[in-house]
Amino acid sequence: MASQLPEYKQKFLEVCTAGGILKFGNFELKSKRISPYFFNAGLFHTARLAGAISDAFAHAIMNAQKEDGLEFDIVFGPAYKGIPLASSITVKLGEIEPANLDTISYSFDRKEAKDHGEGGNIVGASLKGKKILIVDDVITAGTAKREAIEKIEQEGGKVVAIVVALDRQEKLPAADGDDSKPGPSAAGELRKEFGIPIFSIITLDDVIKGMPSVASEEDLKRTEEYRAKYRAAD
Ligand SMILES: O=P(O)(O)OC[C@H]1O[C@H](OP(=O)(O)OP(=O)(O)O)[C@H](O)[C@@H]1O
Ligand SMILES: O=C(O)c1cc(=O)[nH]c(=O)[nH]1
Repeated sequence: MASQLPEYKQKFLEVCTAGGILKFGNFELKSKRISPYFFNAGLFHTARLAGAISDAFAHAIMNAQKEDGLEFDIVFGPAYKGIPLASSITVKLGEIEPANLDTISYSFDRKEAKDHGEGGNIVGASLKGKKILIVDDVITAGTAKREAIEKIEQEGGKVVAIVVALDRQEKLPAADGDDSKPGPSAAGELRKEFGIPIFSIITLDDVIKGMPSVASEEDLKRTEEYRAKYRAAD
């Protein structure tokens, strides 16, 4: 069946499934939801895959510069999976567009502050007074992104946008635990609260559109059921 996705998204999906990065089964998420699919960015570790993901991010970022006027000084990757992303994306941006982008820097946090040597919990460029672009693998409930924004603001940086590989488009977990009611997405709430855009290479809708050529009918059905249960209203 011909894919309903633009070619670059279909290619990205194929790279992710072939590399075992996008998997189907039963996975517990940070939010405790049990998901029939999982995106493990830790598996982008070969030269070829690391090159493919940093290239996809770099193009999404340059697109946001052209179409949405995105401007930033530092690419920030939250620990842990954001760290190799931030460094490889920074290198890739400098290679693709040296005239504009070889002066940008990267930076990342430690999950626990270091109490000797240089100390602190930020590694890489100083965030003070800088425009920060957060890059990360996935957005689900936005918890990790909120923690990153808080750390960056404490260091005097200003977050201007977030780019993720996959937006799972899920509604936020309900405060009363009743997930049957409609609810807003993590990305939508971060946009509203912090006034920043959230860009993604692919979304859950894209995954489902591309699944017929990369997954079984049973996995597609379970993923559609998960979307029907948890998809955000916005
Ligand atoms: O809460 P959200 O912002 O929606 O994102 C879900 C995040 O949870 C995971 O990171 P985790 O904190 O488990 O750390 P890791 O990068 O060390 O795997 C995952 O890598 C996403 O970044
Ligand atoms: O929400 C999460 O915890 C999560 C989802 C996903 O697809 N991949 C991941 O690394 N974490």
